[in-house]
This record gives sequence, structure tokens and C-alpha cells, in this order.
Amino acid sequence: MNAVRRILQQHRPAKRVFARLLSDQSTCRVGVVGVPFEKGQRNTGVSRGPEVLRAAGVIQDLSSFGCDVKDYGDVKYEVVPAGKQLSNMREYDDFAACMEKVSSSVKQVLSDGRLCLSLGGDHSMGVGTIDGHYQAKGDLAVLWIDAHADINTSATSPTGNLHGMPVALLVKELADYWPYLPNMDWQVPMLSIKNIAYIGLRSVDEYERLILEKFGVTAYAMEDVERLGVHEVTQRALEAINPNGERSLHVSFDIDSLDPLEAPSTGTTGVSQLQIITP
Ligand SMILES: NC(=[NH2+])NCCC[C@H](N)C(=O)O
Ligand SMILES: [Mn+2]
Repeated sequence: MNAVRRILQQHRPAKRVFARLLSDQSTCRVGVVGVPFEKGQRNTGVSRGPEVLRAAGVIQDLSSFGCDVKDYGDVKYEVVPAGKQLSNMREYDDFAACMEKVSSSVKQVLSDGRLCLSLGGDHSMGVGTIDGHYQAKGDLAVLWIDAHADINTSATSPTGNLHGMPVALLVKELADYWPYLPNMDWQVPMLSIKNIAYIGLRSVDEYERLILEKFGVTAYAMEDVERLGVHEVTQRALEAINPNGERSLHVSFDIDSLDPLEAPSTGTTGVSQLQIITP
């Protein structure tokens, strides 16, 4: 745990940014949900994310910014076997069971009148967090900050890893491209692909690129962030997906969007990625 503390020491600037943002809200009420899930990809240790972030003081930090924080604990699930092998979707049974619980926990937090901070885990958790958010708030705008588009279907995925598929499961425009998914009847794709903006893309698969082009998805790659700056890119992204500010905003942040110098322990590192800059 000392290593985690050391890394956070180095990241005081990031904490200052959060503190400034949150102090603007006089009543900042937050609910924290842990999603210790790792079966959307192949590395072990990923599911320790919530435990490590809690041990590093995420709850205390939010409280010290003046937020009223309630920890809803970690999501637990029981597997109900689908009874058939789903092609090119590894660990499907665990995924379906876990995401149903994530969705209901996120919905609960939001219904309690709190902002929801969900800690992972792997990025397949976006299926649960966005579904729950949608159920509580209706029409959403999604900022997906990630080196990857995570918009493969089981037919296009080069790996069969579910962490590369969450966006394709969530958007209604791709609903017809999936087979019937047992134990996922609770999840109806409701999000419009037009209301998603990507920031930080660096590694997009061939078919993912086709999908992004076909639907004209708002996407800013790392080169755009380098050229325009992160403020301008974020502004443009929000204008595209939430021009009147009336949609509830969901931010899904994948740590592999950060430069490995900032976050070396992700499964999918690359060069030239987002950096934390002292404000
Ligand atoms: N959330 C992530 N790290 N996703 C990486 C996905 C990599 C690749 N596109 C795949 O489908 O497997
Ligand atoms: Mn991702």
C-alpha cells in the first residue's frame, strides 16, 4: 500500500483540481459503489481496484473536500449459468450477473439524491453504471475518456474480452448486431450513439473505426488533445452531446487513457496519453 500512497503523493495536483470543482457545489452528496470485477479482460488484480482506491483514501479525500459521502460498499453477485456458451464473449455468465447488480446499485445511489462514483474494476462495468444511470435519470450524455472505443460487438471483437464491448451493448443503434443475450433482459439499449463523445482515443480496432465513421460519433483522439488542449476538447465534446445542458452527464473514465508515467499498472499501456498537469 505504500506504493499507492507514494503515487498519490505525487498526484496532489489532481486532488486540487477535484477539490476546486467540488467546492463550487454547496451541497455535494456522493455515493460510492465498488465494482471488484475483472472478468471483462485477462489480467488478475484488476478487481482489487475498489479496495486499493479505498485504502488510498478516496472516501476521506472526498469528505475533506466538503462532500457528504456515503459508501454503499462493493457489489456482490451470484452467477446464474446461461445454459449455453456465448460465442466470443469470455466469462459472459459472471458479466451478466455482476452488471445487473451494478445497475441496480447505481440507480439506488442516484435515487437517493447523490452523485454516484463507481470504482472498478474493468471497463465492462460501464454497462452497469450507464444502465443504472439511465434508469434513474433518463436521457443521458456520456463522456467516454479512454484510449479505446470499447465498441466491439461479439462479432467484431478481436479478443472476446467484454471490456472491449460495453459501448456496443449500451447503444440502441447497434442493438440489432447482437444475438439474444440470456440473463441480460434487464438491459435494454437506450442510449443514442449521438450522445456519446470519446476523449483520448489512441487504439481503435478496424471495425470499431467503421462504426464510429458510419454514425459520425464525436471522438477526440490524443492528437486532438495535444493540438487543441484538454479544455477546448472537453468543451467541444460537451457541446456536441449536451448542447443545452439538459441531459444528465455520465463520465466513464478508463485509467488506460492516462500516460503510463501517471498510471503504470493498467493492462493496456501506450505512449503519448493524457497527463495530469499542475494547474
Ligand atoms: N477497456 C479497455 N481497456 N478496452 C481495451 C479493448 C481492446 C480491444 N479493442 C478489444 O476489443 O479487446
Ligand atoms: Mn475502456
